[in-house]
Amino acid sequence: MKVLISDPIAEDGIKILREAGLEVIVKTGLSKDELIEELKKGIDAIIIRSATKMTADVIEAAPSLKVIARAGTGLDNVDIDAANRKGIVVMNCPGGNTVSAAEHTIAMMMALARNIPQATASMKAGKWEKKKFMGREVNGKTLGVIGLGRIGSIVADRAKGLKMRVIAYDPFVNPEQAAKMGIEVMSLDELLPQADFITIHVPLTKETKGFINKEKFDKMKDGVMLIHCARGGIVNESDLYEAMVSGKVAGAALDVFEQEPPPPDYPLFKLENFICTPHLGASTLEAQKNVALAVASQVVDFLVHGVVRNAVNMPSVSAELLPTLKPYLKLAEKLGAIQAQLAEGPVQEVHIEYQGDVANLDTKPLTVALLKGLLTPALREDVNYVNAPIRAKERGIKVTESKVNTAEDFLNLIKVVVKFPGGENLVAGTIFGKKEPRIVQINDFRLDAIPEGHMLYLMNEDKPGVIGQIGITIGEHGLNISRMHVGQDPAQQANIILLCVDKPVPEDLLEKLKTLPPVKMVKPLELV
Ligand SMILES: NC(=O)C1=CN([C@@H]2O[C@H](COP(=O)(O)OP(=O)(O)OC[C@H]3O[C@@H](n4cnc5c(N)ncnc54)[C@H](O)[C@@H]3O)[C@@H](O)[C@H]2O)C=CC1
Ligand SMILES: O=C(O)C(=O)COP(=O)(O)O
Repeated sequence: MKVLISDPIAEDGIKILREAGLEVIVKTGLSKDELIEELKKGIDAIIIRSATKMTADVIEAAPSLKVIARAGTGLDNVDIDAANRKGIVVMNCPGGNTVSAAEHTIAMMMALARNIPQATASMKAGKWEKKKFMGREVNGKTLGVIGLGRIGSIVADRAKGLKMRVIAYDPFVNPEQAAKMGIEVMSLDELLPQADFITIHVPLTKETKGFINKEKFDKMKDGVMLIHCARGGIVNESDLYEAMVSGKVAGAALDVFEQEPPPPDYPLFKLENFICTPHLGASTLEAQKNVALAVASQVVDFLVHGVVRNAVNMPSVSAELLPTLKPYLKLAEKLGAIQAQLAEGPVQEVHIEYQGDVANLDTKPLTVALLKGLLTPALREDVNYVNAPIRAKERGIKVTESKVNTAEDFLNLIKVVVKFPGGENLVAGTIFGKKEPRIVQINDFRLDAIPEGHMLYLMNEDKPGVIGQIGITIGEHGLNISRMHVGQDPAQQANIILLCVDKPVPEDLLEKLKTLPPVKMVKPLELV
């Protein structure tokens, strides 16, 4: 397995990858064409930071890529829809650089309030401009935090320590929880005119692109100071320039830019009250070690052990939960595969009912596994655990789920009803003991079958000698029966038989079985 590292990460992470037996190629600063060329060399995983742009065309051109792993937080440089379409897992390492980004924000605020960068430059130019660099205290001032997530809340906490009043705008946080931290959550319209300092900590999304623009600057307090260490593109930089020239904004500190690096004639560079750093929020020894260790172990877990952590485009299964979930994942995928092969037409609807113990687990990954099993007969390698829900949606399949805490006759049960034009099938399975998947119901028939390998599913009249007749016919075609499960429906005087055979069922055997008078239906099932 090959891992390409296309932005610098700490050596500790590279070591973990190599020790796990992965081939590591470190090539940073690649152009788009060079990146595509590298990805074409059988790369399974790419580790990136903010410089590598995983655009749709780059992702499309990567033939063997399975995972895009971000050594850090922001994923705005990854086209997640394109990754979804190709079934590529996208993961990040949230948290590893949070404290560093928050500390950088506080450093920027203090540097802005006390003119530290400008005073440094002035002294280095041989001047002693004590009067020019009159500063401001932050003590008692109001800090407006836009986006009270991981970084925003640490910034708020540190600002409280600096004796600032902290107000915040974040429509997704619980105001009561924020109040416990001494933070007043309010609307943006309320926050903007009150804050002496404003700091931005939202992700770059369709909603936040260009969010801090002229309209918002106009609502701010005269002489406000702005700190932006989140993501380039959230602040409209030409509107910021105008607001600074007009004096509305007394100072601005940017760590992130619409274009990184900004062009040489970048207007904000001309303003003395503008200070900046080249996207250094996460650039500390501690944060880089944290994210390199995290990203490397996530990539190893994924490529070597099949464990997905911190994925943003598929349900993650933690290493702790995996042993519990694994038998159910297997069962769910088999149930999907059986349903696909039993359906007498294109699948229109899937309803999954999780009963008993399994209903108390995180069932999202199970539904994904079931859909993968359901779609694999049609889509083969074009479907995987990432894109199965999208593929199902694209095919117009309606998927619903329900959960009940008790299971009929079993400790746990996954019951799947699949509808297709003109009919529907019910298949249910359980986990016996700790890990044995069993099919326990197909439509009205109760049975106890191990869903495995090449199988043959038959329905026949329940009368003496029929099973023997079927067995002889199969034997005559050179197929060995390794297991046989029989289910009975006395009311219909019918049996269903599920047979495990040692190789795929040949077409001529199927035809022959169909001609036997007691056989009402026969279908091969491949559950490899
Ligand atoms: N400068 C740097 O080196 C670094 C920058 N970052 C950036 O910092 C930002 C924040 O990161 P985290 O705190 O880890 O993210 P987070 O996801 O923990 O927090 C983001 C917060 O923004 C809120 N939010 C989302 N949309 C919003 C909207 N339209 N209006 C108001 N609030 C909204 C969310 O509810 C959430 O509480 C991201 O843009 C990230 O890319 C992260 C690490 C380092
Ligand atoms: O983690 C993030 O979101 C960051 O912005 C850090 O960016 P970087 O890894 O330093 O390119």
